[in-house]
Amino acid sequence: MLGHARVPWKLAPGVRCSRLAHTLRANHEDARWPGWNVVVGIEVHAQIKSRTKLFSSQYLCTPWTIVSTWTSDYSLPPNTRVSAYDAAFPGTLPRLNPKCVELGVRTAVALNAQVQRRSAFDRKHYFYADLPAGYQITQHYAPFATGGGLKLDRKDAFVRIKQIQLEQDTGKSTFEPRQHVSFIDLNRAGTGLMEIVSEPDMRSPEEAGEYVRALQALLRSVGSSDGNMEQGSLRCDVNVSVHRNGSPFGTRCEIKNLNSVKFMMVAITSEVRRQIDLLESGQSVAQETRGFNEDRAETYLLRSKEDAPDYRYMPDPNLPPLLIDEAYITQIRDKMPELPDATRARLQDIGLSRRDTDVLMDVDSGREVGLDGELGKGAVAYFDQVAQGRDPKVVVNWITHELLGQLAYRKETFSENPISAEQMGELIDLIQAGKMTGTSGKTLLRHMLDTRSSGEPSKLAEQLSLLAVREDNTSLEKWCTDAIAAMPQEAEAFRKGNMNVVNRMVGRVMKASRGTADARAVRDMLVKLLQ
Ligand SMILES: Nc1ncnc2c1ncn2[C@@H]1O[C@H](COP(=O)(O)OP(=O)(O)OP(=O)(O)O)[C@@H](O)[C@H]1O
Ligand SMILES: [Mg+2]
Ligand SMILES: [Mg+2]
Repeated sequence: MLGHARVPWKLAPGVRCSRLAHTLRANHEDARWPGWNVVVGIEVHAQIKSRTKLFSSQYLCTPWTIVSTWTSDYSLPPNTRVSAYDAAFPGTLPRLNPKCVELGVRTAVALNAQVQRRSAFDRKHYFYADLPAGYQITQHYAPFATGGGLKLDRKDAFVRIKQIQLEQDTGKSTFEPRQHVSFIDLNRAGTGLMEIVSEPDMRSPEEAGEYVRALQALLRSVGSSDGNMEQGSLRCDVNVSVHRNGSPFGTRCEIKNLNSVKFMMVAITSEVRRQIDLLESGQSVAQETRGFNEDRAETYLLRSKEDAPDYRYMPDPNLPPLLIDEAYITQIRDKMPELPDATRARLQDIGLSRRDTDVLMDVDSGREVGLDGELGKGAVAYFDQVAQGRDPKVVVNWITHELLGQLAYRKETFSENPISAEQMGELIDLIQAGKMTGTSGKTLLRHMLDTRSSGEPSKLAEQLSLLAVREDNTSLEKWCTDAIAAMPQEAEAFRKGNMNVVNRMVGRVMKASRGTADARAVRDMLVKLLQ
């Protein structure tokens, strides 16, 4: 017994808070399961994007530990980022990395959570080869932040946050069935994690998906985590229960190890059906921890509540309490970047459509977060820069339709975009001023993407003969004369008073000019020649 009796027990999960949520948003009828309500609560583990790990930052004493204090990238060779502390060498001691605390506080402030003046670290014991110390340091009893929440924009719901705690990540073990051996990689061991625990406030697989996406966008916007599920920097444990209309919440099952938002939603759907089938056939749902089989799209039993390990939580004797003062929180609050909600409101205020806002923000949320929470420039910052002194709707059109369209066609991401905001702005100006047609603008854009040229768009347009051909220009007159000669029937119809045929002739001239001719100038010239 390691200090079990002295530490306070948590509230039974879901008792007080879930009732509240239940009265607030009762009876969410869903055509997929009439008469039933679904309740979801999510524990998100987000890797903190700090240069160094949570507690191993000071071990610079022996040659092989100098590099090993750095946080590992998922792509590095195994066991190349391991300090003596991460490998639990006897005599090593933890020292809290202040950067991890800063990024944690940034996240808490962004979620409107209350940062606790005093929090503490506990040991959670279990025995597994990828956990060399035999325990993980976490904040089980006194998390550093509680409360707060996240608005789901597209689902019109609010998900409350129960608590946010700092903890260590574990190493990774992989089993090699042919050789019958397990490989241990300690690169990830000791990396800082934030566990963000939601209240059971989601009512469908879609709301759960929306919550994780909104959280990813928020983490990236404050620079605290990559939030990448596929690469494992964001992992979700999803708690699911079902109950009949008007009844209290059902027993939850927790599904572990989901590695994409899509699979998470499939896992919830299949778990809901499993629980409803059990209840409808007169059986009951047992509290279990379950896994998810992607190929079969079903959850399976990992362990029942009776088999739940006894973690023998105890306060970590090597770490003092974490004290965070008000001035520190204020300092972080003052330096907060714009959060997704505020960005969305601002973009819509300047007249962007909901769709364009979504496109910009979806691309933006995929931005890379630099080490130690440095913020990369995303699609919104690019838009802001190009839109300086220009019509925002015209600018967003060029960015979302033409630029992003071309990048997608080339299978490139926004971070690979070679066109600077200045270039994009000048290109738009050329078109707006009538110096280049829209068609030529698109050609120029493609050319710039092909050649990755850093030249000025006006110069490039001139070199490529893409500047608009207007009146008094001999080639314009020649194209028009040619078109009239090639389309005698239309010319005749025009002379008989059918003005509409001229559009067809304009089309022909535009084609002949490869889009460089100015459509209005062509029309005027045709009319002049035909009369
Ligand atoms: N009836 C319920 N249905 C669905 N989800 C629930 C229900 N009751 C609680 N939850 C959710 O289950 C999660 C419980 O997470 P928490 O970290 O508090 O405890 P735990 O899962 O018991 O512990 P551990 O961190 O060891 O997994 C929360 O996200 C909460 O919202
Ligand atoms: Mg938990
Ligand atoms: Mg859990």
